Amino acid sequence: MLQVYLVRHGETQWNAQRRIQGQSDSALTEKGERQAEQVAERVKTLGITHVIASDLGRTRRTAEIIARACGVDVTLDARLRELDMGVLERRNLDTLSEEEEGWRRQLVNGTADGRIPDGESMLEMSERMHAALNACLDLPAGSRPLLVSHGMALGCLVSTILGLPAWAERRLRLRNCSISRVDHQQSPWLASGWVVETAGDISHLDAPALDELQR
Ligand SMILES: O=C(O)[C@H](O)COP(=O)(O)O
Repeated sequence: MLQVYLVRHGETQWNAQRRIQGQSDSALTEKGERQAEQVAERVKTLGITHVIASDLGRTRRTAEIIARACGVDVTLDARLRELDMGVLERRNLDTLSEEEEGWRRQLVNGTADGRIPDGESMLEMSERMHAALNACLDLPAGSRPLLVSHGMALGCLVSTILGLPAWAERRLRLRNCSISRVDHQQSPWLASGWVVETAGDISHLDAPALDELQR
């Protein structure tokens, strides 16, 4: 049975400032670096064979810290990027107009084709996230990959594995440096294919962490 670990990157400067990142980027804070070290300490004895990360800076840095502890290299995969937030990227959450906040809310309020102007839909992101996850099935037998990605992207992936639509309302918090695990299995008692073993585990962190909505 293939087990895949899913890690959201460490806290960044813009997470802490409540600024929308999307496919823009900001560096990890000192806290974010420490969170990544705590993930590394937690997973270094799990037999991780591959660390595969979104190619944005915050995920690359998190992946480098984890990969070093696991004794493997980092592989980049742009399909693991955060949702493209279009015209709202770089904006502070507290400065959004009612209309702009409406664009953001329609991503996760049951609107199938919701998107921020010039941005990506949740369905489009879901398709590329599932493609990146399914690519793990082509790794050599016995592989145990760890993917480093983002809050909206991983929340959408886990939710859709559970059968919710990509644009479903949020019912899962994925805090900075949380660890989730999904398994690909064929069991008579579970749906065939991907199942969720763990979601949003932060028991390895020594301090409260922000969720993907910077709450
Ligand atoms: O700010 C964003 O784009 C998201 O809400 C969180 O993205 P992140 O997981 O890349 O910080």
